[in-house]
Amino acid sequence: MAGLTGHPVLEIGDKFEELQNNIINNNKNKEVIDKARLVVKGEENSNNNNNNQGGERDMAPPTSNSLHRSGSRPQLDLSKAAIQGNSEERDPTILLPNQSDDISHFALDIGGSLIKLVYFSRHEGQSIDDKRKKTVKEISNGSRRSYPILGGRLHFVKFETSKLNECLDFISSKQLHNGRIDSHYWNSEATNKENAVIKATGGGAYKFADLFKERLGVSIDKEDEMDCLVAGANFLLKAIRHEAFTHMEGHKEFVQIDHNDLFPYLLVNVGSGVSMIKVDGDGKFQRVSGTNVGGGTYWGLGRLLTKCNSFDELLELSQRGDNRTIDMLVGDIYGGMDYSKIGLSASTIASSFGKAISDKKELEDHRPEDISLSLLRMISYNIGQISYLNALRFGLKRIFFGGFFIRGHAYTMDTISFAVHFWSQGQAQAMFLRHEGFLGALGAFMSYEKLGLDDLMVHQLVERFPMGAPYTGGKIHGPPLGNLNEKISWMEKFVLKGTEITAPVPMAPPGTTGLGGFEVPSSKGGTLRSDASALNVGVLHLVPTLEVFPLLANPKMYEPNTIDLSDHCELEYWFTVLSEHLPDLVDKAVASEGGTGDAKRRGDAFARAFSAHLARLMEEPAAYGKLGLANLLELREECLREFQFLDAYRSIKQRENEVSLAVLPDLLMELDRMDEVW
Ligand SMILES: CC(C)(COP(=O)(O)O)[C@@H](O)C(=O)NCCC(=O)O
Repeated sequence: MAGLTGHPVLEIGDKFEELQNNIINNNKNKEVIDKARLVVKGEENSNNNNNNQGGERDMAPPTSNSLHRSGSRPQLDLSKAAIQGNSEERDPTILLPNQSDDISHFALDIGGSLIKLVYFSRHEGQSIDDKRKKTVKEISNGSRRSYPILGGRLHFVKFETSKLNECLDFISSKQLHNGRIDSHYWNSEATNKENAVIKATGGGAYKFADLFKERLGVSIDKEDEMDCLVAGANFLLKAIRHEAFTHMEGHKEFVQIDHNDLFPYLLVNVGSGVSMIKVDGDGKFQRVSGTNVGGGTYWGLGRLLTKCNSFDELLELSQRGDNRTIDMLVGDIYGGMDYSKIGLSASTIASSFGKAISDKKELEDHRPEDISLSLLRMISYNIGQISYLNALRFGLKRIFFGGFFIRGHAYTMDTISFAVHFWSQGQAQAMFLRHEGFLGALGAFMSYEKLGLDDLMVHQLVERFPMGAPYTGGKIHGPPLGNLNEKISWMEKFVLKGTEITAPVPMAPPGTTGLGGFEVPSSKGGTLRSDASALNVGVLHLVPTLEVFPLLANPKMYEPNTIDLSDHCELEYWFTVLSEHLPDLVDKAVASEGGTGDAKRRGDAFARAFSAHLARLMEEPAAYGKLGLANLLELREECLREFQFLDAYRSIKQRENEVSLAVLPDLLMELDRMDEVW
């Protein structure tokens, strides 16, 4: 690794340096960086990137194909549709006569290592003939039609591709494949299930199409992977409040993106391999680069070198690693000294794994922890560096990193951020996405066309963390938890595990050494839990009936949380208040349900679930996104609802109503006796 000012250790084409120098020199006095963005020095206008147009044309690889997508898909005509069904999860098919407005139930991104699944469930009790909010969309023949937006929930689940059967079981147990929208079905008015079509992207959409047909009786409508990644990223960045964040030296900061100033940006999706996509608008993008050194490399090479069985096990090992035992540092080469002339400190890694060549040690003599950390660092750093060079190459302002390699893992994000920061001399910043792994699946989901999701306002999408999150995330296998008793017994198991999960991960002492970086994972927050396959994403609730308060000056930037719990004192105070109040709340909730044995059991389960969430948030306040007091109270409500306490204060309200009604006649008489005063 080398400083920007010196001679890069990596042989990067002169064109890059030349281009960089040109940009820097030509724009010396122009605006440099805004905290919320990655700004390549000298760029002046986010929407109009004319400065570098020439560079872009000159340097675009000949194989790059620029893809423009809008309105080219077949539109569904659902005017005579008659989907049938009545209950949410079990029989999700919906009757929508004369409307072209239903929403698909699920979509998949079947990657080289992981399958990502996004599925939709309607809000309970929502009538199909609700007067729902509508969105007007232009369709391919130029005419416009309106599509109501349904209220419901978007869930996120992942599986290992090698365990595809678990995914098929999950789909089957939730009957997701029976709630599909199927263009062929609508257009031909065919009614048999054989024609069911589901949207999927990623290589597995091709590879496993026959298996889906065989096991679930559905055909796969294949969506282009890059199309989907971009559609998913654009949707998240526009519709989800606090989706993007920066992560530097363990510090996570949410970034509010201005929708009018989103494009262009570089999207880096780190899956098994890495794709780098320059995004210019909705459906307007170009895959400008990629690297074959990605998540699959870490997992594959790591497995061979450490005998770890899973990606998460490997990541967890890295938490206890020390890469200095295996990486060759500048100090190892320069007798403990810095090479300050070119800006390299003694602790900078000169060559990843380089020490292994000179040591007499065999593989078994190295600690798997150290190997894992060195590998993680090498790959993350490399991705950060190549990404920055591509941002520079196209004069892009922002780099968003997605893909399941990142997994909300603090050290991975810190390393990528460090590389971007280091090579850009602080002029550029990496940003991460909370739904990092689901970009492709979300894009495939949205390709059902008429969802209108991309038109949703931030206020209409609310992320909630019921008892399962973050613990259930990727772990809901087998049949869904059907009844409450199952939920509670599962909860008991989860709490046992949860205690372990929320315990702080032992850390090596911090070791930031300046240029060249930190030697051991020193990042706090977002550190790996022992069950790392759990996701940090909740369920997205679509609430299309919400209206924005008309007097708000800037609804998109409005922050309803007045108490920000990123302030540590506030956080401690409110956690204490809520924890101490918990037994009392449980008593009231149980009393509201008649104080039965069943209610007591549910009350205990609720208390355990909510305490586990509190412990998790205490450990990592930003685990579920930006945390304000309103979010915390909503989380508590959601937990109560999860255990079927619809109103914890019902008994108090009832008692107070009764008391009020008892004194009402006297009060009315007293009022009648009063002299009228004019
Ligand atoms: C081929 C892929 C798009 C597949 O996506 P994935 O399943 O890895 O998410 C990706 O692995 C990739 O971009 N690989 C890098 C190839 C290269 O540009 O060198």
